[in-house]
Amino acid sequence: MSVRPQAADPTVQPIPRKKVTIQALNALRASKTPITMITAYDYPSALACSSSTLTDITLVGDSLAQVCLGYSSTTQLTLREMIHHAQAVSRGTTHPFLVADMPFGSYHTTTADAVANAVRLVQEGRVEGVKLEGGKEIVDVVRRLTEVGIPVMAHIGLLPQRHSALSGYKVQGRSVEGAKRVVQDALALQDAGAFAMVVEAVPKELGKYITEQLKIPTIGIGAGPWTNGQVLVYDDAMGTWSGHKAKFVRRFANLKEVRDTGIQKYAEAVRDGSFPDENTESYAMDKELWQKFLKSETT
Ligand SMILES: Nc1nc(=O)c2c([nH]1)NC[C@@H]1CN(c3ccc(C(=O)N[C@@H](CCC(=O)O)C(=O)O)cc3)CN21
Ligand SMILES: CC(C)C(=O)C(=O)O
Ligand SMILES: [Mg+2]
Repeated sequence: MSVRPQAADPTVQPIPRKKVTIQALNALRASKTPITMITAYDYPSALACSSSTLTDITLVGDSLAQVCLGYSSTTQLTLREMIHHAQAVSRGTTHPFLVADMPFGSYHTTTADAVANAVRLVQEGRVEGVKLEGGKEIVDVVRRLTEVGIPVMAHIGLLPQRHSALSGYKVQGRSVEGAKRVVQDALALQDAGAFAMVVEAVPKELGKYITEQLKIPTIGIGAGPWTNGQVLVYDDAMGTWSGHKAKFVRRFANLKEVRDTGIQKYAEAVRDGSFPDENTESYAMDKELWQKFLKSETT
C-alpha cells in the first residue's frame, strides 16, 4: 500500500500515525474501537481532517452539492465536479483512508460505465475507494468494482440520491418489511464484496442488528450508537451549515459564529479607518527616494 506524501503545507506537523488501510479498519472493528469518518470538500478541510490523529476515513461526500456548491440536491452534482473536489481533498489528505461518493447517474447506466467512472475517481481524483448508494439493485456493479480492485463502501438506509422517488428524506426501515429489506440489502452488498457499509437514518435497533449480522465494519449516520463507526458532514459537525439540521447532527464546534464575527470586525475596521495600521500593516518608502520621485514627477 503506497503512502501518499505528506501535505505541502509546512505548518502541518508530520502525522504520528500510519496510513489507514482496509485491514486497519477491520482491526478497529475487531477490537471494538469506533471508526471515525468525516467529510471533506477541499484542501483546507482535508488538512483539518488529517491534522487530527483521530479520524480514520475522509469522505468526499456528494453532500458537497449542497454544503459547498449551493445546489438543492446531491442529484445535481456531476462526476466532473466530484473529481475536481476529490483532487483538492487528496492533496490535503495524509493518513486517513480516502473515499469519494460516486455521483448520481455515474453508476446507474451500465456496469462498464460504472467501472470507467470509478477508475476516473481513482486516477484523476486520487481516491482509494468509492461509495455507492443502493441495495440489491447495485450488487452487480459492487461485485465488478471489487473484482477490478476498487474498494467499495456501500450506503444503505436513507439514500439522499433517491429523495425525489422517496418523496423526501425519511428514516428507513421503521416497518417490519422495511427493516427486512434493509437487512437483505446489507447482506447482499457484503456478499458482493463491499469492504464497509454506511448505514444512514435507520432506527438504532436496526443499526445494531445489521452491525451484528455483518462481518464488515458498519459506519452509521443517524443509525444509533452501536454501529462500528460514525460519520458526519464536516459543515454539520463544525457548525458552518445553515440549512436543515437533521436529528442525528451534533455541532461539535460553532465555526459559523467565529467566522461571522471575524467578517463583521473586518468590515468595521475598514470603515472606521483602523485597518490597515499605518506603521505595522503598511509599507514605507525611503524618505530621500520619495523626495527624488516627487521632484522627477514635477520636472
Ligand atoms: N448538511 C448535510 N448533512 C447531511 O447529512 C446530508 C447533506 N447535507 N446532504 C446530502 C444528504 C442529505 N441528508 C439528509 C437530509 C435531510 C434529512 C432529514 O431531513 N431527516 C429528517 C428525518 C425525518 C423523519 O423521517 O423522521 C430529520 O429531521 O432528521 C436527513 C438526511 C444527509 N446528507
Ligand atoms: C453523509 C455521508 C455519509 C454522505 O454520503 C455525504 O456526505 O454525501
Ligand atoms: Mg453522499
